[in-house]
Amino acid sequence: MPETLIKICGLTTPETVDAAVEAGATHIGLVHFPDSPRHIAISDAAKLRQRLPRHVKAVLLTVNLDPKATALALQAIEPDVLQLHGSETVEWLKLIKDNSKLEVWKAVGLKDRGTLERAERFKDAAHRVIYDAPSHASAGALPGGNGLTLDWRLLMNYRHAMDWGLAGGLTPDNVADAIRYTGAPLVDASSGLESERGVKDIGRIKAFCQAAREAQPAQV
Ligand SMILES: O=C(O)c1ccccc1N[C@@H]1O[C@H](COP(=O)(O)O)[C@@H](O)[C@H]1O
Repeated sequence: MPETLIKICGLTTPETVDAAVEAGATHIGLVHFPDSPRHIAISDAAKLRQRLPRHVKAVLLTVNLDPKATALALQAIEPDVLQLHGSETVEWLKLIKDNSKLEVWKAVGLKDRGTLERAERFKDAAHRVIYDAPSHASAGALPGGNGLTLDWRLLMNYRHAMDWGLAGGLTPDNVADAIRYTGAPLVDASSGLESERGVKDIGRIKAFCQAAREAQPAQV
């Protein structure tokens, strides 16, 4: 059974990046989206990215960022992965995938079985789909990072057409159950690892990584 991949997202300080690396995260997420409390400027993201050892991948997360700004951010930060968390089209993703060495991930708000099946349209345009909770108006304007869980039952025993990961309201307390129920090959957490909105808690980062590493998917 391959090890569960662990992405810790929304990091903004050297201390939390180092803590995530030490705790065993396989991916570090940098959010470049001005509306987010976890937004990081390109130059700061580039500095954090340089702290990572080769075995830990940098994920740049953007939301409907225009092509020119995307190109500038990619050039400065040189991430391994670009996670698109807005309403980016299949065509746009395919263009990026076919013209770069980046891994391209597409976040999809998972409401029901229909959204799960429709996510397959990204099969040739993205390397991985990240299932997140659908964003609600009551959760604020953010398309992600709201700490909302999705209905894990949708993913139980589903035959995925492409690589995938699970996001949405994951915490040190629920990540083992999330892996057990869904068999997620990658778990992605942000707000559940904070002491206050936008401020990561090193203790919670460590506890999350440990719980994810020790979790076993249920045998089906
Ligand atoms: O973290 C943010 O602020 C954010 C903003 C805009 C889009 C996505 C964002 N975060 C990503 O959303 C999911 C779920 O996050 P959470 O664990 O429920 O807080 C995850 O991929 C975050 O990286």
